[in-house]
Amino acid sequence: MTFLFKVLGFDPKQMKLRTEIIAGATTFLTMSYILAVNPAILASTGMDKGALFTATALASAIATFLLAFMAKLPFAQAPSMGLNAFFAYTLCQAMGYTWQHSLAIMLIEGFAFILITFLNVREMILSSIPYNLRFAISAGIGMFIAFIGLKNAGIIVAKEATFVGLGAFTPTCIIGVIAILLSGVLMANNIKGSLFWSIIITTIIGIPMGVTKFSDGWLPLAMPQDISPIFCKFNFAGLLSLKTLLVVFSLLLVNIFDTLGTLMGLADKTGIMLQDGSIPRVKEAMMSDAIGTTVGAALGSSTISTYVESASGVAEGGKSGVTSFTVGLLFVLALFLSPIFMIIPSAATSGALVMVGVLMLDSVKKINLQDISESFPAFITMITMVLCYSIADGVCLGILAYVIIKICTKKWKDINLTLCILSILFILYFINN
Ligand SMILES: Nc1nc2[nH]cnc2c(=O)[nH]1
Repeated sequence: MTFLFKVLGFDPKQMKLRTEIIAGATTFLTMSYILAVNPAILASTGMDKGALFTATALASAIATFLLAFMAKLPFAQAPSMGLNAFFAYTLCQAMGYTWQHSLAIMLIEGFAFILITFLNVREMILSSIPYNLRFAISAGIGMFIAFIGLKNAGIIVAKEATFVGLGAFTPTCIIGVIAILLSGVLMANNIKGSLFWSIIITTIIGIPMGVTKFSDGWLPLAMPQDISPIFCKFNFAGLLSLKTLLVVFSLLLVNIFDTLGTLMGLADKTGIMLQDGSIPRVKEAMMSDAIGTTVGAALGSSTISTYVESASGVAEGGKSGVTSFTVGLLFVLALFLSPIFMIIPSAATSGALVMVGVLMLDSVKKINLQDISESFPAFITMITMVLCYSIADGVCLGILAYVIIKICTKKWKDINLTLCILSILFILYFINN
């Protein structure tokens, strides 16, 4: 056990191995949709879909192992859902880069992220984020992740007149509602592994309802698919331009603030955030994210992020690197058991995502709601994170609102130089995008 403590931070006096493994399995199940969704999105650029499945599983496994061993935190990593869409629809379709150019851009961004983390710029940013905004980020992430769950189940859908509204009562929606109620009831009864069981049970209920689908000749085992069509296929030709520099800057900003925001929210939920708001081994966590992005680009994947879905494993009691190691192992296993993971409908994971939202709302009570100059930027952080469908946008707009209201109320001692520099960068970022 001292070995497990040394390599993965597992302390048998405070943790249980079974709890850590169930937590890892829960996180994996809530984020396993990425194995199907990432190849589908990136394949629209002309990349090979089978190779993309292997790249997604391998990049997620390697990045999550890095996080387990380097940071010993119970969080998992995989290709960011925001940035894979940016890769396919903005870089390749709208801006005309080839996917080989885009992979080269991801690699450059990964190296820049490593350099920034190495130079401790990230620590400066982290310590400059005001206390109340940290809790707002945590609560905002909770609502954001619950929104993803409701959307995945088709319970909340796009509406022309009102943007969003209640969806139709389809079998997928029914599975989503069952998953949410089951997760809530099991958790309220303190059942261990409630989120994990809710995913398994609703996946089974989905079979007779036609929501859990099996392809013709379905077999539980499959050999990993060949990665060579996309492996190390970079093209750097013609990338030396202002346009590419702005793209790398935007990617870096989104990646840093997504990761910082996610780490803060998850650390608060895990109960490891220190009195002064700092997070143990955050540098190692950021570094594993940065190395993960670089390795991921070499494998043929878009930018890697620390996944907000890790909160579901934390809710199951995951506290150490054993949780993340389990997730990494399951991603390796997924290379061979892809048919099993592919049948879990995303509606079955919506219960876990909504319950994580419920748990993360706890942070709201730590926000100072009496002082408008504190509650206003906190509110902007939370609401924009959900409505922009982006953790990074929520963090950036929250900081901007904070700096503006503090300047306009002449509360000079509440702002610092880093916040002012960040605000100028955010304005440039929003203008550029
Ligand atoms: N933090 C975070 N979690 C995610 N889960 C799915 N996509 C993302 C992402 O882009 N960022």
